Amino acid sequence: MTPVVSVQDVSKRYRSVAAVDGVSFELLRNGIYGLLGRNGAGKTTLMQLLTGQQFATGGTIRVFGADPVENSQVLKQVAFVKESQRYPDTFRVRNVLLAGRLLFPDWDEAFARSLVADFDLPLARPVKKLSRGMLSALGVVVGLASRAPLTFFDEPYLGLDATSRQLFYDRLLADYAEFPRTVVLSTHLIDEVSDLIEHVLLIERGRIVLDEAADTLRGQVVTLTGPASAVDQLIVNTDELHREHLGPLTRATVRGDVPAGRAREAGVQLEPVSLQQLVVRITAREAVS
Ligand SMILES: Nc1ncnc2c1ncn2[C@@H]1O[C@H](COP(=O)(O)OP(=O)(O)OP(=O)(O)O)[C@@H](O)[C@H]1O
Repeated sequence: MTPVVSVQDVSKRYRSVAAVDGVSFELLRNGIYGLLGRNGAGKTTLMQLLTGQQFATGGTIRVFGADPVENSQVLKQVAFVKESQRYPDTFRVRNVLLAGRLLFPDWDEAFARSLVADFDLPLARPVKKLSRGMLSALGVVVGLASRAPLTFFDEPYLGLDATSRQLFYDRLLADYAEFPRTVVLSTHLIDEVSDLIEHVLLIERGRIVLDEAADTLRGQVVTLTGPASAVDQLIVNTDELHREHLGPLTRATVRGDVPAGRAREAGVQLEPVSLQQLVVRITAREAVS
C-alpha cells in the first residue's frame, strides 16, 4: 500500500539545535497515530515539515506522493490544527466555518454545525472574544469537519475542560469509524488518548525512538516485581527499560516476552504497563544514553 506520508532521513536544524534529526517513517492510509514526546522533542517541527510550513535541512518528504511545500494539490488534503492558530482580527466563529468550507474539499457543513452545538460555540461571536477553551474547541471543530484525508492535531486542547476533551475523543472516534482517514494526534495527555491511538510514534531529541502499533506495545511491555535473581532469569531475552530496588525485591520494566507461568512459579508478579508509563520509561532511558 502506498503510504500517505513517507519521510526519509529528514532533518531540520535551527542554528545549533537539531529539532528533527535524521528521521525516517511512514504514515499509512486510515490510521490514528499518536505523535508523542517530551517538551521540545520536535513534534511541532515535524508536523510543520509535513505540512509544508518549514523547509527541511535535509532528507526527503513525500505527502500523497509529492513534496508538500507550496503544493496546493497536496495541501488541500491536509488539515493542521494547532494550539496557537491565529485568525484574521475581524473573524467571527461563522467566518471560520466559512473559511473551512472554502478550504477543504471534503468539508461537512452539517457535521461542523453539530460540533459547534456540541461545544456550545456562539456563531456570531468574534474569535478574539472567545475564551481559551472555546478557541481550542473551534480548532477541533475545523479539524474534524474538514474530513481532510491527512489531519494533524497538535496539542489541540489548551484550556479545554475534561468534558470537552472527552467530547473531542468521542466525536473523533465515531467520525473516523464512518470516514476513515489518517489522523496524527500530538499530545501530552497520553493516558487520555491511549485507547484512541492505533500507532505510536515517539520522538525524543529529534529522533524517532519508537514506531510501533499500539496493540503490539500493549502486550509487550510489563513490570516484574520479585526476588532479583528470579527477575533476572525471566528477563534475559528482553529489552530492559527501567529497574529499581525495593528492599529485597527488584522491580524491572521490560519490553519482550516474559513467560507468565514461569513468573508465577518463581513468585514474580507481572503487571501491564500503560502507554504513558512506557513513554516515560523510554524517554528517560534515551535521556540518560
Ligand atoms: N523557529 C525556531 N527557531 C529556533 N529553534 C526552534 C524553532 N522552533 C523550534 N525550535 C527548537 O526546536 C526544538 C523542537 O521544538 P518543537 O516545537 O518542535 O518541540 P515539541 O516537541 O513540539 O515541544 P512541545 O511539546 O513543548 O510543544 C526545541 O528545542 C525548540 O526550541
